[in-house]
Amino acid sequence: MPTPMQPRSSAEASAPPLNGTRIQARSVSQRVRGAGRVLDDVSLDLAPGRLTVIAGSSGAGKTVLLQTLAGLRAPTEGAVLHDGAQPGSPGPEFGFVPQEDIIHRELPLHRTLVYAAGLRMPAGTPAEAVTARVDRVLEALGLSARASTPVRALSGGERKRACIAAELLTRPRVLFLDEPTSGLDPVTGAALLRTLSALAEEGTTIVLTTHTLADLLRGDQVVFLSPGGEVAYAGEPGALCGAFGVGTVEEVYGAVAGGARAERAVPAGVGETAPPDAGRTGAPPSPVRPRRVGAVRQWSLLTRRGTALLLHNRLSAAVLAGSPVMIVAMFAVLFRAGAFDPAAPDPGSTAMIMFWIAFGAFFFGLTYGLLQICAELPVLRREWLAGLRIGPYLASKLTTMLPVLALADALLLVVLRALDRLPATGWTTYGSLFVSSVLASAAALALGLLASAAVTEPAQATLMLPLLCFPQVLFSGAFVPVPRMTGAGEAISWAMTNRWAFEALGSGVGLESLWRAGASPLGRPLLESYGDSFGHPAARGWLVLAGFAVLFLVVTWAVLVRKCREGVVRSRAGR
Ligand SMILES: Nc1ncnc2c1ncn2[C@@H]1O[C@H](COP(=O)(O)OP(=O)(O)OP(=O)(O)O)[C@@H](O)[C@H]1O
Repeated sequence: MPTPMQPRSSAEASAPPLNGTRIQARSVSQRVRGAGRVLDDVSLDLAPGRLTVIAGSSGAGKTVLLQTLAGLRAPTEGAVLHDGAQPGSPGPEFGFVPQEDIIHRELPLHRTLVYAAGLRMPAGTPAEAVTARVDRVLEALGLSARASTPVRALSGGERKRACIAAELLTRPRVLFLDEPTSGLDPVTGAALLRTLSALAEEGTTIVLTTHTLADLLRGDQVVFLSPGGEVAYAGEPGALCGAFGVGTVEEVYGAVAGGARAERAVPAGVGETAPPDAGRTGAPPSPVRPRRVGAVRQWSLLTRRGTALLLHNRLSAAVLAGSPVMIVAMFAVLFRAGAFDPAAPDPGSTAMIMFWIAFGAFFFGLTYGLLQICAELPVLRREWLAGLRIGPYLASKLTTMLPVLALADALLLVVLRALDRLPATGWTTYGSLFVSSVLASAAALALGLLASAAVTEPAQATLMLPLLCFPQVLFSGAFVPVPRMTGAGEAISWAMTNRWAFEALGSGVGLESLWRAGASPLGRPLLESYGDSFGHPAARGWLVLAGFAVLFLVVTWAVLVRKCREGVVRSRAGR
């Protein structure tokens, strides 16, 4: 049984040493919109295989510096170099742990990491090698005993280590961590720092930010930022207090806030004068990059993971299964039987039944889509950096959700037919109603995904629900027929998927002929009111609904690509 967070992992000790990445910042300044100059002329040279701690008061620019050093934020002035070159797109040799969790919470830890490994490890890695790697990383981080625990049941410190574990799956040459010890008790925080030191000893270059005083003395080097984003100190931890003529680290914060700057201490690995081959091994990185996982494999892996997450997440499983059952039950008690009977039809009810089927299909799709992306954006951003593509990601959402939506739509039609709320017609009619419902759900699912991608947190997604539903009811053409709307209202109705679903359903069930030829005197006046709403083939509505679905998905794709590109920069809540 391994000791939790043992200082040096025996599992890694047998592996060949890593060539850690050398990181240099040359006169880097960083301006941020709304905050002005955040970093001011920062020059650093972080040697490979060292643990660097970035400290400074709140708002001093630690996170911005971390992101800039990681190559995730281009400097406004100056340059950042990784092994002497501009940082390229992050690959498996790069690790970044932001403040948020970058793994899902629903599944057991081991399974979560196997999925994470599937996306990060080179294409073609055998399943046994993936499992062995996950086992090794869990052991190295003292998490073996928690392998079968759901991530949500881990303690804060364990979850932080689990996020780090996801980053270690590929044996990165450089690992950046944003406040890894925040929220941890002193003992757990110290143990985490020991684990990171051990990783640095094995060759990985590690850079982290912290607010924990004790962390400043536990790395190989400290970079202390002044409130204006200048380097107030860069050097050995042991010389930090002496450089400011104070006795404690706490007093260093006070001295720097008062404008003190230390004479730059330049130990091995920090400072512009460090030799280019400083570090444990000094060998340049291999130019051969491992083959990344292809789009089809990403899609299949994400679909399997998405399905597993849905089944394990009690809230989403309840929404998925519960909302169709509840809505079907409400429809069943709302409408009277026999509204479609040609001998004694009830035209008003037939229109309402079609509208509520359209709205039910819309509502299922929208609610399924709304919580899909916003709740996992930090995970998506991190996996995007590791090579995940947005196309397969969205395709996996459709593959997971559409069959469930089709089932819910079929349930609605079957129950309404069984209770005589729909006409006793043949397969052609029901085929048409089913296609209209599924396309209405698909378009709504795509709209839900778009809203979920656009918001910054799940609470906002919940607020979007009424905002998105209301116009779909008002401008559907069911309560105020399209010919009776104002010009502006009619223009808005064109953009409502519910209008096209309502019209396609009405056309598919033959409302026009029922109203014209049926025995009810109310049929013809209603027909006049609704004009040619149901006079077009259902296929016209299907085309429009499919077009909306594609349009919403393309916009969702664009929003996600933009968010992922800027994502690390804005990853903290509210930014
Ligand atoms: N995306 C952003 N938009 C606007 N301002 C930003 C953004 N990112 C950073 N800033 C601003 O840049 C400054 C430095 O931010 P940064 O997050 O790097 O500080 P920090 O030292 O990490 O702070 P803390 O210790 O409180 O996390 C702050 O004033 C912050 O408000």
